[in-house]
Amino acid sequence: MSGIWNYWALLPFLNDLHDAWQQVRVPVLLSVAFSLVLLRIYLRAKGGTPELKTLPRKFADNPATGKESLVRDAKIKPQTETTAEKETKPVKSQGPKRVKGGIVKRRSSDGERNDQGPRQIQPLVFFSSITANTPKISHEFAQRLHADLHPVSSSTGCTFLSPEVLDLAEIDLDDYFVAPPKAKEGIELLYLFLFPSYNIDTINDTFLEHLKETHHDFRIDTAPLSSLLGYSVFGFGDREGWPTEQEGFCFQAKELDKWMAKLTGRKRAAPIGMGDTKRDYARRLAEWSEGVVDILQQLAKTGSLGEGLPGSGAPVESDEEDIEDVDDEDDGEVQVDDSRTKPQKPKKVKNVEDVEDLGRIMKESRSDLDSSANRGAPIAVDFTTYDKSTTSKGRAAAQPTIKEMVPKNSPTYASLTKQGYTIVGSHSGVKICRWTKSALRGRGSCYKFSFYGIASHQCMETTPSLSCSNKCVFCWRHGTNPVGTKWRWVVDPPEAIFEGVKAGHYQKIKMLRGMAGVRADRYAEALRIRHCALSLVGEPIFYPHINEFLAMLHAERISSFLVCNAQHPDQLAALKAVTQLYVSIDASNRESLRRIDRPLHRDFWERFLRCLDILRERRQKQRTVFRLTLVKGFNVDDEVEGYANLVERGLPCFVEIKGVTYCGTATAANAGLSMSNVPWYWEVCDFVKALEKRLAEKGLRYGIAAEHAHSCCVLLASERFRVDGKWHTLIDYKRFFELLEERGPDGDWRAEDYMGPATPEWATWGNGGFDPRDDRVDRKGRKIATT
Ligand SMILES: Cc1cc2nc3c(=O)[nH]c(=O)nc-3n(C[C@H](O)[C@H](O)[C@H](O)COP(=O)(O)O)c2cc1C
Ligand code: SF4
Repeated sequence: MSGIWNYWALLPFLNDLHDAWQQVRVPVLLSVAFSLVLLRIYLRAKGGTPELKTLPRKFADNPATGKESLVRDAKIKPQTETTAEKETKPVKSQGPKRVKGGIVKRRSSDGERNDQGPRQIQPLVFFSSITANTPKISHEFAQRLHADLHPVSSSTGCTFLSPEVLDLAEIDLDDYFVAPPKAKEGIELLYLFLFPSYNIDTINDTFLEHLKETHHDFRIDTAPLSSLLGYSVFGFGDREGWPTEQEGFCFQAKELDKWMAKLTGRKRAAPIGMGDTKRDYARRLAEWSEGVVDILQQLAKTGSLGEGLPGSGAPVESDEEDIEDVDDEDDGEVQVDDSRTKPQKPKKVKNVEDVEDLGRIMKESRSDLDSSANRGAPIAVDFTTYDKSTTSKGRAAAQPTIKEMVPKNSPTYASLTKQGYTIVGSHSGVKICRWTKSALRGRGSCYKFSFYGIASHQCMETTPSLSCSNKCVFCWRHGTNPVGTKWRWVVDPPEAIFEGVKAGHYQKIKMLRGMAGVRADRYAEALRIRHCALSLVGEPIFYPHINEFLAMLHAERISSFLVCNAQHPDQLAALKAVTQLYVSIDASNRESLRRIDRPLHRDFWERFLRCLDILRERRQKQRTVFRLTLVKGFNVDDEVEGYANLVERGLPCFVEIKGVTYCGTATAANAGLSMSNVPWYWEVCDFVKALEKRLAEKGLRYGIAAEHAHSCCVLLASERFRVDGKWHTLIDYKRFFELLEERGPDGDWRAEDYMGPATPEWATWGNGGFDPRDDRVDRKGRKIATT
């Protein structure tokens, strides 16, 4: 009862309160709302967005292995983690398809890094294995590599992270071979592979198939790994079971190298290395590793793989995978099919005119020739005496009139550099010959390897005089070189030429490092020039300081093969000792020589014969060679007798007989030369047999010693180089240098004193002459039989 009373007592008060609230509620509610808005604005401005939730774990465990991915320790992670990154990762089986042709535009690893902090490089060493040799080798290799890179780090300021060793059987291939794993900020990746071959089904097949599929998957860029710094492969094999590459030695390493070239946009950092696990793998691996360290040093300094390789910015990148440049033909080499019984037509070469047009060309050029014959020989200016004004003393007096032979701004300079020559100074040149490239790739060396033991990949082809005094119809310099009968240009010092040609040669060799198929061992050897062929273009003995130049070669134990065109007897007589001295014999009689060499000298035939006499005098001390270049329709038919007479006169130690190379230029065509002038190999052989017979009839003791069918070349040798029934055409280079060092450059010794061991069986007459260590390929790089 008292409760009810209390309520009735409070009622008037509550009514008043309610009335009061009704009167003020609108302004009160408005001001509270306004205050809350102000408070919110204040908090936003001060504190930012509060943390809402924790991020998920960044690195997933490797689903393939159940183990935590190794890449976590490598400070890198697969490129599939964040949403943004997911968008860039190619999806293999679902989702919208992305088609993007061509090679991915190169990223920072091509030398232009976005962040300019110190460079950090992470080598990743991938291996596969079934019988457990390779894991151990890989770990040891990684340790050694790390140690070898230490000095590079100190000298370049670049950090090399400890090489990570990864088993291809344990990683998720998608993490590394669809796109490179995303490295931590600033870390760049280099892939190295230690890869055995197996002719049974292994992880290798899965892996290679994966690479192939990635390359062919149209949703993925054709070069999805191009953001890597580069890659290189070392293969393990067993020569006992798989003696040659043709029979399967290291075949999977070669395949891997090929696919990685495609996937990285040809970023082959170092040539492929190959080792026999039972024999030489340690040495081969060390060579390859040296090459890798070398390139890492280059990468550390510049971020690029070097000249000629992708990303270098060099105008010519040497990564054409299988294309042989026909214009590279040098030295009169010719590539024709060597089947003696069933000759096939030589392949048409680049630049050659249409076959239908050859008749016209022949006709036109013949009439050209006839009219030039009517006009007589080119006017002779002077003979081979050097112009006194070209010596440094004379130069000072006659400074204004002396010109450079090949000035930088001349069309000749442009044309020669376009053809691949490096012009050194103002009158010298160096060029990598196609046999050097071929030997680097294990595809055979030039005939000089078969006959004389010249390793083509260690041979520099150069000339200190781009000028000469002939205009031979088969010259492959495309009519661009300067000609003259006397030296009338600035003379560069021999030291500068010597250093310049070596630098030019090495630079070009280095540019070939990334070329498909280059072998690490051959590449390492090529970085030491051992031979010099002074036979490029022009006339080397035209250069006034040729003897000083030769002395420089010999001081570095570089052998010298000097080819002269038999037009400068005075210079030939003054020439000091060379390892092998050649005279080009382009014809057997005056008229034929005029037609084919188109000499500038009016007394060219007399000069020619005097040169043969000089060679005859030299033959006891030095190895002398006649080089015959057979041009069908010009200097072959009915000329055996004439050549036999010339051999009788000069009595050379050797006679090289080879078919002409058709360079397919307008110059050649204008001179009346076409494919029909290139003799078949069997025609060359027939000629050689006829010449041998004729020499025997004359009582001259020569025999067919060796052949190199691959370049259409056969060697006749004097019996002086036959010992106990075996030909000894090889050269003992070491002995040559010893003799030179003991007795001086006037050469008081006999040619036999530096005769080498017996000519290898495979090079002797009847055996083809192709180096059995190498694979013979056609112009497209396809293997062909060597028999
Ligand atoms: C089953 C089998 C197949 C092989 N097939 C080849 C082959 O085709 N070509 C080759 O050069 N080496 C071949 N080899 C040699 C291996 O590549 C070589 O011994 C290598 O070092 C093995 O490495 P691993 O011990 O890490 O497996 C083969 C070896 C084995 C066991
Ligand atoms: S001698 Fe030397 S430069 Fe000449 S073709 Fe042979 S390898 Fe090439």
